[in-house]
Amino acid sequence: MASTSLHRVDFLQWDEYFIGVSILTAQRSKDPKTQVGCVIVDTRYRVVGAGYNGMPWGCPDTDMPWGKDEKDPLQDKNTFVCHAEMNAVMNKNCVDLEGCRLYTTLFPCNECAKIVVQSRMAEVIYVSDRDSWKMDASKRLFDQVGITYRQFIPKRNSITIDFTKHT
Ligand SMILES: Nc1ccn([C@H]2C[C@H](O)[C@@H](COP(=O)(O)O)O2)c(=O)n1
Repeated sequence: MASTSLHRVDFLQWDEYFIGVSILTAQRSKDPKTQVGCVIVDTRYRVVGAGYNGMPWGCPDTDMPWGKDEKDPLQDKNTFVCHAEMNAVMNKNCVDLEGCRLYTTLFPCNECAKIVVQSRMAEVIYVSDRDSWKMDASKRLFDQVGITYRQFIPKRNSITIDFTKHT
């Protein structure tokens, strides 16, 4: 028998939605080169944390270095910047993150992987996997504790956010 249901069929799937929120969150970053966004989602599909890469609280973006400097760590952004994943964990609005999924635009580095492991999250879903040795270290940690990870494969190229049109 044919269905009489008239619901929309092109609604966002959960992965599209949470990766979409991660990409939107990345747009808050002041990093001129790489903007990373991350959301943490519990087993009931509730967002329990979100973050993007940025300087620590209270450190004015205008005073901090945003480039890299191999010779002078005090002029290198990586000495200071907080990664999106760390910020998402620090911003959590629940007691613990056990069993949660972490959605991120960039695969977690080894330092963030430690935080994911210690938080007892269950899965990592990522868009890009750029930084190879750090990724290998992260995968080693995830494999050892059974945290699964998979790349988000988009089924559509874009989602439009139009501030001028909404009903
Ligand atoms: N998983 C990651 C990896 C990197 N980040 C941040 C750290 C920096 O702000 C930026 C990477 O800069 P680049 O090496 O491309 O100049 O992304 C992060 O938040 N999460």
